[in-house]
Amino acid sequence: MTIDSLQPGGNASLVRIQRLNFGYGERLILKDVTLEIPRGKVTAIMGASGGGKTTLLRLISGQNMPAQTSVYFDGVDVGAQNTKGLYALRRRMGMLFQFGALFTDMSVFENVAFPLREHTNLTEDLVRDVVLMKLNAVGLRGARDLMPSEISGGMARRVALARAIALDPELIMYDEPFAGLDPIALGTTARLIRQLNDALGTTSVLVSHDLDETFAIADHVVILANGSIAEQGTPEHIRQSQDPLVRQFVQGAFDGPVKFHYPGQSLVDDFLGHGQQRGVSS
Ligand SMILES: Nc1ncnc2c1ncn2[C@@H]1O[C@H](COP(=O)(O)OP(=O)(O)OP(=O)(O)O)[C@@H](O)[C@H]1O
Repeated sequence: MTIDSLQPGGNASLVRIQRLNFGYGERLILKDVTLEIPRGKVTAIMGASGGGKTTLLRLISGQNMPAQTSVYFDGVDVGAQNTKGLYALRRRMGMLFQFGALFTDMSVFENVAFPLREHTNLTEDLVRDVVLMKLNAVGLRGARDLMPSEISGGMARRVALARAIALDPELIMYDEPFAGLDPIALGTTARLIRQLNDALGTTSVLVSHDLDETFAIADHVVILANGSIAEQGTPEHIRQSQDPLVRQFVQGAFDGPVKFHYPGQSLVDDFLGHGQQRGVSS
């Protein structure tokens, strides 16, 4: 880590998370997390359900605020921003959250135009040009006049992608962008995320459970487990990790350091003890 990434425009990392602790109420979700999101790369955040991946994205965008100074975007302390500062920061980020829902009463064109109309004063001609450029980037320029009900789930995801890049964000965050897609649409969306990252020169952060597709497009993979980083590195590094937690995750094993059963009473207490109380033998 160099001091460079703390300066706006510094070129090491776009996002720097330093000794972050965050919880909801008394419950600590992220524990002492230190992480760098390298500029221009695709970083995947993976790990078991409920591990805090979405929470981490929300901390980067300032939707969740950390108690201490611990999250920096381009050298700017996210937690120290007032509403105006946060608004300015978020203007630099594109977000595609789970299922990337479109506005159902607006056409494909209007969905992509929405952030431009909300956040800029572009003339109608310029809005049109930008929308068509973004739709072209996701292969859907021809679908501009369709309504969300007239397009497939995979196409809807691509429209949501076009909307997420409408304002030319420096950082694009994708929360489970492949959820609910068939294998072909999933592969298309994954390739598109990679292509857009490289063509637009942005930085991408991707939360996903789809190991193969994600490993195929990510430069850097972070495995979150039990609120901490269990491992991080290239997809190859993660695949070769000997850490039991990471191995369980990569192999999709049913049980391991991450338990299948939610902690609770033992089987004996729940069944045998209960049975004995009712006078059931064996
Ligand atoms: N607003 C909230 N208030 C209270 N608890 C929350 C809130 N949001 C999330 N949590 C809890 O925090 C934990 C982490 O949630 P989070 O959504 O960040 O996990 P995740 O790793 O993204 O999970 P998944 O892979 O299932 O989407 C979960 O136990 C969840 O129940």
